[in-house]
Amino acid sequence: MPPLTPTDEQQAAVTAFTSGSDLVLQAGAGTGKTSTLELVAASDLSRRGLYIAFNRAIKEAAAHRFPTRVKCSTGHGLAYGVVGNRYRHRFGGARVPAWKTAELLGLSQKLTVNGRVFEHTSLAYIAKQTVLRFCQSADKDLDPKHVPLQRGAESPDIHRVLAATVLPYAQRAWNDVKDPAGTKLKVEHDHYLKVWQLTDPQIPTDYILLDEAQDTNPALEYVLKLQRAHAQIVLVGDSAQQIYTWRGARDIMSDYDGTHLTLTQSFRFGPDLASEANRWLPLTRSSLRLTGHPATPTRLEEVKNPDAVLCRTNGGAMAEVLHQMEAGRRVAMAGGGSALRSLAVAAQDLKNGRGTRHPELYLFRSWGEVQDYAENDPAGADLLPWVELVDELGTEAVLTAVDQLGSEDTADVTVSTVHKAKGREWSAVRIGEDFTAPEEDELGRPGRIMPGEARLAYVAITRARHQLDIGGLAWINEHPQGDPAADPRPPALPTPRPQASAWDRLSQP
Ligand SMILES: Nc1ncnc2c1ncn2[C@@H]1O[C@H](COP(=O)(O)OP(=O)(O)OP(=O)(O)O)[C@@H](O)[C@H]1O
Repeated sequence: MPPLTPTDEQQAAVTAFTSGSDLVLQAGAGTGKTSTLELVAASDLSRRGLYIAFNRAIKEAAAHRFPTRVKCSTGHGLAYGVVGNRYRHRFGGARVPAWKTAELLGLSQKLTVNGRVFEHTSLAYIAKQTVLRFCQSADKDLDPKHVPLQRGAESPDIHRVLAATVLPYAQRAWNDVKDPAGTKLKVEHDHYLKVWQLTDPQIPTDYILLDEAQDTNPALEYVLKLQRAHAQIVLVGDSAQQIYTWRGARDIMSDYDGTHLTLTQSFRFGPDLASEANRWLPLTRSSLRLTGHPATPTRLEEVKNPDAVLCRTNGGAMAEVLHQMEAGRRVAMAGGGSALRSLAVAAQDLKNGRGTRHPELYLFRSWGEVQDYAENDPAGADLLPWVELVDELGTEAVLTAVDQLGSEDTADVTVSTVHKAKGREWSAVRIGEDFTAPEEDELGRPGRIMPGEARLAYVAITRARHQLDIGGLAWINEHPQGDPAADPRPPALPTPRPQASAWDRLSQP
């Protein structure tokens, strides 16, 4: 391929890099982020570079594009090379059932607080989750704040007792997994990343290009900051695409001390879609505005046969799968359907009065309790599409549909949650019906659009190249914030959501 002629913005990034200052590059959707980093790296082949990718697939694709002077890795890959390989024999293997983990940690009693019953197996699961949250943080020691809130037990009184009970077992679990000679638990990638971070590592490189810096794990952020003393840092990402706060990720771009530049010329889509994206960008609190590419006109219109339908929640995605199957289309689900299958089985067990061990639903004794939680508790609102679907169609229909899902290569349409669609693009996209408008306020006025929801909407609509059907987001046309100049009200307080819930984890790529 002939070399690209850099845009003025791309050239400005190269110039800032060669000046030696740390650089923060806000790259809007489709603006040729990797091409720009290639230009940056090619501008000085005398120095050793390190590109840190968000996941392995991106790392592998990047390795073919960067000059050989640039090493490509994920954060976990860096940690693996230094300390992770000592734990090689402790990865994989058979799944350890919850009762076994409880036994290994010495947990034999259940905990009852204000009528909520935590079986010893659930406490073991929470202890393991606590260790993971600690590993993702920059903290040196385990602390009650690492104990995740549990669905149905969000009240501070319950949580305080739960955290005090779980913490000693979490400490025991951490002592085991950080020891290469430990014998109790399986070691996961975040465990050795933490072990590495706690050694205050020095990375031998002249500069670091950190990708997707708007969603950086605080443990990696800590390591990155240590390198500032000897390496030039380039942060690349898009603050408006930060969608992993629930997992503890941080946008480290906005307040980073360096030269701040933007890439605003999108090569993915045309001016009409850029205008639609620019309606959402202020709602994400980003000052970036996109310019569409005239050579790729994108039509905003009804799309009967989209290549992808992007949904807000797993429940909404499942409803869309059923809808597409009814229309006779072969359907794939990004990431597969196993998460939905286990939720459907859990719903079935609750309906049949058997209780469930599902990490999201184990505290509920009946399906009625789940319905009540989804309808009446703000923390449970994201479960509502799922609950309504199960009530309308029954779990059998859901399980049958999951069994009929095919692979993306052969399907007519891919259904995806927005989290799994991150970084991807399709020719024709429709937005799922579960991107509902915010609830009206106490005076009956349309509710405020929270920045986190606006970021999800922005990520979803900017996946399209040629056609976009805004479907479930059409309410923005009537909403006062759809026209930012006409909305004088101050921001509302965010609705509380459980931290890092397993439900959200089901949505990750
Ligand atoms: N200066 C340019 N002129 C013409 N096309 C460009 C230019 N820069 C990038 N592109 C094109 O834009 C497209 C996307 O670029 P690239 O692969 O670098 O993006 P990316 O890293 O996948 O991320 P994103 O598209 O989200 O920014 C590619 O087809 C690339 O050739």
